[in-house]
Amino acid sequence: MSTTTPAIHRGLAGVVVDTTEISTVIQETNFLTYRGYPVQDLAAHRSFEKVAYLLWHGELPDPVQLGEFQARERALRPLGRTTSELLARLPETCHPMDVLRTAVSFFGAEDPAEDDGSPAANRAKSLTLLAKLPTVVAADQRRRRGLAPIPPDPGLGYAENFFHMCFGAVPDPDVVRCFEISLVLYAEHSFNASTFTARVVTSTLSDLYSAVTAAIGALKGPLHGGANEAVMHMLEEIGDPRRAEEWLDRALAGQRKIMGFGHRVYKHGDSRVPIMQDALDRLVARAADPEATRLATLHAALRRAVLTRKNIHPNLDYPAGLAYHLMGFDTPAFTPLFVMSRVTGWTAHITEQLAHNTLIRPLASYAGPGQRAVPASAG
Ligand SMILES: CC(=O)SCCNC(=O)CCNC(=O)[C@H](O)C(C)(C)COP(=O)(O)OP(=O)(O)OC[C@H]1O[C@@H](n2cnc3c(N)ncnc32)[C@H](O)[C@@H]1OP(=O)(O)O
Ligand SMILES: O=C([O-])CC(=O)C(=O)O
Repeated sequence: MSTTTPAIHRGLAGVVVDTTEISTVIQETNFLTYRGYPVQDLAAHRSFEKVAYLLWHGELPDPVQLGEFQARERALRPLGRTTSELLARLPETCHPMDVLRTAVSFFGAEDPAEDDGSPAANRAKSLTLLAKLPTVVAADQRRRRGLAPIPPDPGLGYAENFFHMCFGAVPDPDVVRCFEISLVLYAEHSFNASTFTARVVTSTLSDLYSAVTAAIGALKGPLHGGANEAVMHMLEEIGDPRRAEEWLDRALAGQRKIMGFGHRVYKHGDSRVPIMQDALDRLVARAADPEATRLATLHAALRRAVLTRKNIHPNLDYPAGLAYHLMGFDTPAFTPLFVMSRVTGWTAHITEQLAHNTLIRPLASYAGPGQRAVPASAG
């Protein structure tokens, strides 16, 4: 037996496990780039559909490529009868992330394609998920409100169509733009926990639907994507902006994690927060009502207090959570909105993993009892 103790990297913190060409955080400048382009510029000047194309193909689409991409995405939006029936049978008490996870698993079971798992075949599946997931999320949100689903409108862009399916109306372009910015910012973030989950599943040569189903499970947790929902619950719990500091002191004394704050990679602030915070500020100004102002004041008070007390900065989920509330989405649907966007990054990574595959299988340092004899017993 070896006497040297191996270095343990709990949570794989700081461990570089592979290369990627999809995105990176440039620590020195605090820039996040997708295929080399700063996400701030993409969010300001490009649609979510163009960013999805970029993540999958490595380059932004020209007008012809974009036209073809949009036509295919729009045609794939409707759900089949069997999917709708299955989703209608799920308990209304189950979390919307469970609905989404079940839907993706079912798409996999329904897909007859005995294909070769080639990049082209996987890209077709990825586009199917991109197109159909919003239809699932919108129908589920309406079901919980006791409302019938609204079919997708192929005449509308991705973000507008989603509002149409949720609310039967498209809000003014400023609101649609803020939503689109959140989708661009959420689309990709290198080897985060859910993307790494998708890569682990893919590394066994399992299929794309299995990898995405597992990634949804990983994203659901409140230390990852589930935090955008948890932010809203936390703001509701605090209630009054004047209580923010006192609430924080009690929460920290109780060893609670403050949702929407902190990050494994960013220690001096999430590169995506300024642009999402700006979008949130515009939503608050546009709403111009006392409730939006109260929430924005509380949001800012807690951000200041966490920075002062703990020197911890907000992550993207902090402004995105409140922004989604002000857009009219139900709180449990916030993490599914993240899925609608991140499915682009997950599937780009699945393709990349398959292109240079090696089974992901780390080691553990055993800390249990030494070898011993099984006791003789009657059982
Ligand atoms: C899109 C996304 O998925 S972004 C992440 C969303 N998740 C959240 O917002 C949940 C709240 N945040 C957290 O739990 C953490 O910051 C994580 C999980 C995101 C990152 O965790 P790690 O990289 O493991 O950092 P770690 O938990 O070790 O934090 C370092 C220190 O800061 C503290 N800390 C970090 N984040 C928080 C927080 N949100 N609230 C209170 N303390 C925090 C830790 O308690 C720890 O303190 P200690 O050294 O005194 O023990
Ligand atoms: O990178 C991470 O660990 C979490 C995150 O911000 C993301 O997935 O967008």
